[in-house]
Amino acid sequence: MGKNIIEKVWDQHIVYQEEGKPDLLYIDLHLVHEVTSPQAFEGLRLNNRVLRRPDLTFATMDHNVPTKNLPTINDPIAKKQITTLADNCKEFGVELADMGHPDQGIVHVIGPQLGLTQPGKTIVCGDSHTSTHGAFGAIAFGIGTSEVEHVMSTQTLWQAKPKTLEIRVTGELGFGVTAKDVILAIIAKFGIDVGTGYIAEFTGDAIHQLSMEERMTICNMSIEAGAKAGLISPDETTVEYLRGRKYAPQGEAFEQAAKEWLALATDADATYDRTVIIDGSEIEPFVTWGTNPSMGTGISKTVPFAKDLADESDRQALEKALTYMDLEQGTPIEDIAIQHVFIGSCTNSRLHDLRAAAEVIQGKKVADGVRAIVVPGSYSVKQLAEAEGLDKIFLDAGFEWRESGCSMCLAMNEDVVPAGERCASTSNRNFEGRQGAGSRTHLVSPPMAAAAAIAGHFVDVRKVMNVPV
Ligand SMILES: CC(C)[C@H](C(=O)O)[C@@H](O)C(=O)O
Ligand code: SF4
Repeated sequence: MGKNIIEKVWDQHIVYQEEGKPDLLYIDLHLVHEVTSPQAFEGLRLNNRVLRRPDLTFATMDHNVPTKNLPTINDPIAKKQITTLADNCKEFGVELADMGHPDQGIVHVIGPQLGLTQPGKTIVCGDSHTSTHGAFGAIAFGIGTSEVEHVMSTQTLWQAKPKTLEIRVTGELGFGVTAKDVILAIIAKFGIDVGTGYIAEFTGDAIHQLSMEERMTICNMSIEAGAKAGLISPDETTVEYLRGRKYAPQGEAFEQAAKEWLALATDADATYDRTVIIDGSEIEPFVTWGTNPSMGTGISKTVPFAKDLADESDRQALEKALTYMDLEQGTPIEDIAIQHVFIGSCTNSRLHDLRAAAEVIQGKKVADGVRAIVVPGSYSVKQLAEAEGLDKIFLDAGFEWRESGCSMCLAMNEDVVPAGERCASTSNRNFEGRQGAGSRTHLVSPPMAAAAAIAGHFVDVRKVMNVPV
């Protein structure tokens, strides 16, 4: 019987295996950022250890970096983390995309962009959204600080083999429906723990029709569905995305690698421990109304009623979330007014996302009373966007055009949503206080965020674009 891609990649990386124990896996790429690495480097120093494979380790600055008035860093904690990473990379010989470096950006944006992320690799980072890299058919997952140190000193990791989950998206997506809507719809339908204990593979026509950037949006949020990692089998789209990238193989070596990558795709007769299916043609643009990513619904709908939920704990969770969000049951989603719009984060800050948002706002103006910012995912995305004039479209509409970083996704820098105010955000988490104490986050796609910026409230982007719904 055939194997699925998860089994293939896992089995290729087992260094040591013993019945009843986790497997020892070889790690092909270790990505590092300034928040979760200081203690690990310190651990190496205290134990007199070397960094085993600096050549398989790559670092960037993202969470704390300011997105305006560079290179001044006002926040002392941010400054400390940033200078510590720079010092550590120097001491241990790690290549670093420092602030101001052309390769700098959010770790999950630059890995793929530089071609470091490749099919069949095991990729780890002290960051939960490492699942993003699974879009290439890599097993990629977030690890804790002690594991970061373990990988630094051994280039391996102990891991219990998870079960395999197929998330199949059938059909074709409608106009104005993006990868973000697909993953929000998946999480709303199957819940935030559907993936717990599993690595998921996203399959189906709707998935393989997506560009690599859109696939990254889906895999990015597989962690929000509870999965350890989320993958998509490589195909020609994957290969073409990687061709010519800085750290991808070049020339004949690339053609050879491409053959190996394509052979990793799930075999036709492979099976999974569990399969869930969603019809992509039925998904509409999504907006979250609550405090976890499963609390979302279509733009044509209302905030749900507790009485419609079967489970008492779900009713309580809904009421608690609505109190925090200051929303009434039954409110039409289109009636929810917003004060902030954030287009950015490792979920939706790539060139494709910025183009999709710019298309909606072209020639229009941000509504009075709305502050809207665009934070490109990397320096390179910013450059490419500027080369095609996207910055001008955003600036003319009244958006702020920023430097790259995590920014308002989690408000570790100065980009904060004030308490009690609402933000239409293209990021991946709407937890209480995520964008600042007391802030209220609604997760949406870039076109939906753009449409909300113009209207001052959520609105079906298809109406804004004059497309029949
Ligand atoms: C700071 C980091 C550890 C964290 C994560 O692991 O995800 C952050 O990136 C986030 O999105 O909350
Ligand atoms: S953009 Fe947000 S989700 Fe992504 S790594 Fe940064 S803080 Fe985490």
